[in-house]
Amino acid sequence: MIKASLVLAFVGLSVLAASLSGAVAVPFYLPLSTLALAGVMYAGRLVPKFLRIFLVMLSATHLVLVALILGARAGLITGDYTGYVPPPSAALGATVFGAIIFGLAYVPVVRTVCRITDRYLESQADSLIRIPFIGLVQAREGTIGTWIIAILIAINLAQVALNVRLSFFSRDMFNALEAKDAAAFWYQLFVIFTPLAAVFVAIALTEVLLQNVLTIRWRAYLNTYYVGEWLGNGAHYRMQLLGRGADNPDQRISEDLRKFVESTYSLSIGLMNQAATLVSFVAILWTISAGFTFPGTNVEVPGLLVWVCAGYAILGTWVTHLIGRPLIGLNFEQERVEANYRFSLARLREYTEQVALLSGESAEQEGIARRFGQIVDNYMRIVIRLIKLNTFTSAYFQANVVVPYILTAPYYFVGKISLGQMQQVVGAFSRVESALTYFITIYTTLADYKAVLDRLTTFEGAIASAQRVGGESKLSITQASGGELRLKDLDVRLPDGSALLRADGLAFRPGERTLMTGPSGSGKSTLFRAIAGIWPFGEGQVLVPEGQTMMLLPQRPYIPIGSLRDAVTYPSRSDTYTDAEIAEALRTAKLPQIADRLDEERAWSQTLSLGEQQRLAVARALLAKPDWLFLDEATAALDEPTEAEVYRVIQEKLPQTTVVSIGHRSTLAAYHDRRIDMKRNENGLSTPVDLRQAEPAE
Ligand SMILES: Nc1ncnc2c1ncn2[C@@H]1O[C@H](COP(=O)(O)OP(=O)(O)OP(=O)(O)O)[C@@H](O)[C@H]1O
Repeated sequence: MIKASLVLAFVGLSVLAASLSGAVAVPFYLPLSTLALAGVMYAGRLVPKFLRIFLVMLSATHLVLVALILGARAGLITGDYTGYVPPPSAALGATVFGAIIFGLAYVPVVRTVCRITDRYLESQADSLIRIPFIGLVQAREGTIGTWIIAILIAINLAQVALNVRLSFFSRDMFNALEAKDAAAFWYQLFVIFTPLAAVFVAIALTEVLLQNVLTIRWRAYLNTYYVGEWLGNGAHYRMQLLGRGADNPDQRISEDLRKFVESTYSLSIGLMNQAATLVSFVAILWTISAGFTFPGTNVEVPGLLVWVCAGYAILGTWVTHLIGRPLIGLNFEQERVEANYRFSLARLREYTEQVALLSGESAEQEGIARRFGQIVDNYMRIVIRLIKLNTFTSAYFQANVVVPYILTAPYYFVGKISLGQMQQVVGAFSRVESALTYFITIYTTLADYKAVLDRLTTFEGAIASAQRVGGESKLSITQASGGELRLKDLDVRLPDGSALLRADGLAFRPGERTLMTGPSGSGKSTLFRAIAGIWPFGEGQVLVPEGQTMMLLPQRPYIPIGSLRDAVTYPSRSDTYTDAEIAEALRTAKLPQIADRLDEERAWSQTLSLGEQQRLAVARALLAKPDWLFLDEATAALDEPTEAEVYRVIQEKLPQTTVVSIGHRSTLAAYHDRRIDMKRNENGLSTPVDLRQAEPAE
């Protein structure tokens, strides 16, 4: 209600200003326009910030136009600019633009764009920007982005204004040629054209610079935001567990965000530029075609050239839409199959040894060929569609060159218009036509853009549902005093809801070394995941000792890309420990041969054997000194004497650490004080049975 009345107030004020400005009430016009601008700024708070910038800038342009008109009336601006947007049209134009922008705020796609964009524009993060002649300035990142967009809008509107002025230059120059007036010709060329061209070049350069600064800052911000959301609260892991929503998150973060930023910028400012061009040049076409009669008749049609141009452009746009529509779905599919293909290649690179050992090359080749086949199939569908589309658009664009001449020649030959006016019509016709057919030229970009938006939206949805699953999980991790780790009424389930294991009252005491055994698939690793707080499916409580640190070593350790130092200290920063400490930890973990190669960067996960990787993980634990250490078959790849040695050093170097291990080997029992065995009933439900005292497994 409030919104609607504000919009109405804005429209009313502008229309009032428009009607008054048409009359002689000049003194009222500026205050009224200023009031309208204030209304817009206030009402603009109701639309997303991204749209608000356009609203304010367009209203400000409206004021500038009014000032120009008033300047002309006061005799400060001279020359025959009949057809230049007169005050009523300027005010009405601003009103229409304002109404369109308010309307846009309710279009679902625009809302999605604004939601993502406003994250950047509303950012409160402190940032620095270097401004020429001023130096480094500190401001909020959102404020910096807002100002750059506002300046870019101003630059684009200034370019439209310059184009309008240049169309009058073209008219005057051709008229001088027709009249063989050399002085007027040179005057137009040097006094009018040269300074305008210089300004044009200067603002075009500024635009390129600002546009690039904006897109990289905007992308950097969104990149940090999305990576944060994806990694936050373990959403990345849960998304994979849930198995729905977003395939290829890497593509969405690296490519889709880049495309989103670039396309949002070019489409929004491009659209505004074309709309402003349309309004300005329609006014020129309308004025020139005054008194034109419908060909073959004496019937005068006001603004005949405008209607012909609009009909021509609408026909072109409509046919393009009919032919090009399927490209939206096809482009979406292309991105998906390309990403799948890239992922399968990256995965092969990761598992190259396993593939070589299994002689899986031909199976891999088949898989790769099949995935590439999907790329080719879809690509061919896109090509066929594009050929159809291009056949039409090329013919259409060729016709554009001659159509305005065909339309105006009869009027020129009967002396209704001068050569200069004919030339101006040709220019104006092509600008109006290209503005109207903007949709044609950006059709494929729009299709691609919609696909990018859809992918970002489903990615956000998948992150949100992963966060929700975590937030709503009935499996809670609670800090408790007493030093013990206890499981209370714990029901662990699989993602599909089926029961996996039940544990109640089981406690792990500090200082006690526990071994968990049990059949494969009985849920030992999943119980560890639940204790670590990353498994959301199930209910019950895990009471963890207050303020104590935990570390879990899986069977296959994760080794990040980078130096050996980074690999050993992960997930801590590599400068957390001295080189001497890191080297000592590696030697203690029975990896003396690599202890002096800390700076070496290589694919360590592919260079080190699994047993060596497991010892590297032990070195990590020796450095981190956790209060609780969970070893999930973390020494399974070691020979028995090395395994024994590893357990000995853990006990010696980490005497305060409570160790809980999972393992199948009977020899492990010797390094533990207690054994818990997972028993599985006939329904597949497992229960940990406390055997109190560790005994060699049979
Ligand atoms: N993300 C998942 N989605 C569906 N099922 C899963 C998932 N992770 C584990 N499971 C299932 O849960 C069961 C228990 O797996 P878990 O890895 O905990 O067993 P485990 O006792 O550690 O086995 P092993 O001794 O072979 O390592 C298995 O049947 C496994 O298939």
